[in-house]
Amino acid sequence: MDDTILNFIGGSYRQGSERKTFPNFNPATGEQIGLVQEASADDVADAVAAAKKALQGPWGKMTTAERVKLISAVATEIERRSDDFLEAEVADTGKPRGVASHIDIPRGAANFRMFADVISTIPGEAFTTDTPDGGQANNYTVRKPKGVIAVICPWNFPLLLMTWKVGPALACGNTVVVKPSEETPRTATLLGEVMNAVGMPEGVYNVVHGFGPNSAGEFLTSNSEVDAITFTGETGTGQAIMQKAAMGVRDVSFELGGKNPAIVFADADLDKAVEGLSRAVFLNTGQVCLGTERVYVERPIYEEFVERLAAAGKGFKPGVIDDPTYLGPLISAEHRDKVLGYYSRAVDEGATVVTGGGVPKVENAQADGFFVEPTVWTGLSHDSTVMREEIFGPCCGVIPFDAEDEVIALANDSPYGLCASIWTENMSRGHRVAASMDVGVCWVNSWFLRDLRTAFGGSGHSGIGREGGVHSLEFYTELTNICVKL
Ligand SMILES: NC(=O)C1=CN([C@@H]2O[C@H](COP(=O)(O)OP(=O)(O)OC[C@H]3O[C@@H](n4cnc5c(N)ncnc54)[C@H](O)[C@@H]3O)[C@@H](O)[C@H]2O)C=CC1
Ligand SMILES: O=C(O)/C=C/C=C(\O)C(=O)O
Repeated sequence: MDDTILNFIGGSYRQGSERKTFPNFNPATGEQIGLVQEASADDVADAVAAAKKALQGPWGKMTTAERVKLISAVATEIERRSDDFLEAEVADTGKPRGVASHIDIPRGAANFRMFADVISTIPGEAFTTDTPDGGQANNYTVRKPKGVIAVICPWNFPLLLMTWKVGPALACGNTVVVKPSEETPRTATLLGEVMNAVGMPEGVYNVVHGFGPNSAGEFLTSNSEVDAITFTGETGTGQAIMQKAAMGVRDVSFELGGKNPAIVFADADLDKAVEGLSRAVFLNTGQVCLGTERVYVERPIYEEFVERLAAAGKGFKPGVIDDPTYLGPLISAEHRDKVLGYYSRAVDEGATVVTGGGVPKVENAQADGFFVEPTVWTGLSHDSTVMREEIFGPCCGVIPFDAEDEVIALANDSPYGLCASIWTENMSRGHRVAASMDVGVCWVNSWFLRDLRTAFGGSGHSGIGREGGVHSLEFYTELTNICVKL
């Protein structure tokens, strides 16, 4: 793998104009594996200018069918080069290959393919209107791209979350400037090769590397030629970006943090609930915005559930071996410090550590990786910090409950509103409780089961807007209503 990670601007790979670099680490070994060329303010301005110019060039003049052909070719090319994407994603994130090969990379391709389908089949809206003079008018809407979209991404599912935004943005005829997380620059950069290989016009897809404040992230959101900003990441960052978006009254789409609850009723199929929640708590080492960190279990099955979830947690071994019983590292030493801070705080707040709570022993090339133990707590109060703040690690607190109304109130008592899961064999209860959750997405007897056509996003501190299927079009297009007096 090339050690130097470059910006991709106007169809060409470029160093940063100030020749500043920052290191890229493999979280599984703690080793530095590359240097990233940081984009300067001028580089970011160039990328935005290239994106703007592309809107006036061949891209802006293409028919939907021509754009769809190119976007579908991007999906096919990602699939053809899936090994390269896999290597790049695994190097940046340290996640086991099995996770990246089943989730991150296929979703990277699917995100382009699905939005190519959506844009090909979306119907228009039309109304015939009676007019005051006894005549009629016909109203119909046309969709237009918003323009240059800034796409700011996190590190937990780098290709998946970036393409989830780039796919619909391009399908709607926009151009993009992507700012990947400083922790995971590789797959966004590699996608530039794919764009060139399929013949995407230059400037349609651009990538600038760097950090947030006073770096590429802020340069991008402050650039007045950017027409809208889409972001996935931490709630506080969303607030900072929103302030920049206010300049020029630009639209935002935010998918932010969560402190997602699961509710397990006594009539749940316990095998399914334990299997589902062991994924919801531990998958991707808990670095999933949809992950479960609060589990409410009805009292008659509480003890058994805790024992079985803890056994599932204990069953994971630290490492990146391609075997589902292995759990990868956290993304960075800094993030590990944050998670371990919550591990100690849980004890200070009165938790019983049923399993985990520390750093595992790893005796191989990954001895310096950023691993933590999968952790299950009981005894925490619903109001404790650990049960209220997003940790983003492989851990959860389990709390017993006695009544449906009580647990609905507990689950909804959070400033976040991203997702929830309900586990019960009583389907009328499943529907009822799911509908009472103040969240964007609620699963019943499953978790992270995704149909890309559905609305996806969160309420409250978890985000603004919904993306997915036709819902993405609300953000990535402007509607013009045309009224023709007959
Ligand atoms: N999907 C999610 O909900 C995610 C949540 N997180 C949470 O966020 C915490 C911090 O992780 P970070 O990667 O530091 O998240 P972050 O929200 O700070 O960073 C995400 C992206 O935003 C950029 N960014 C940061 N500040 C910015 C600014 N002022 N203007 C423009 N761009 C900016 C970053 O460079 C990165 O590309 C994690 O510990 C975790 O709790 C992190 C990743 C994903
Ligand atoms: O399936 C999706 O579109 C998104 C999944 C995961 C996240 O959004 C996340 O962890 O940030």
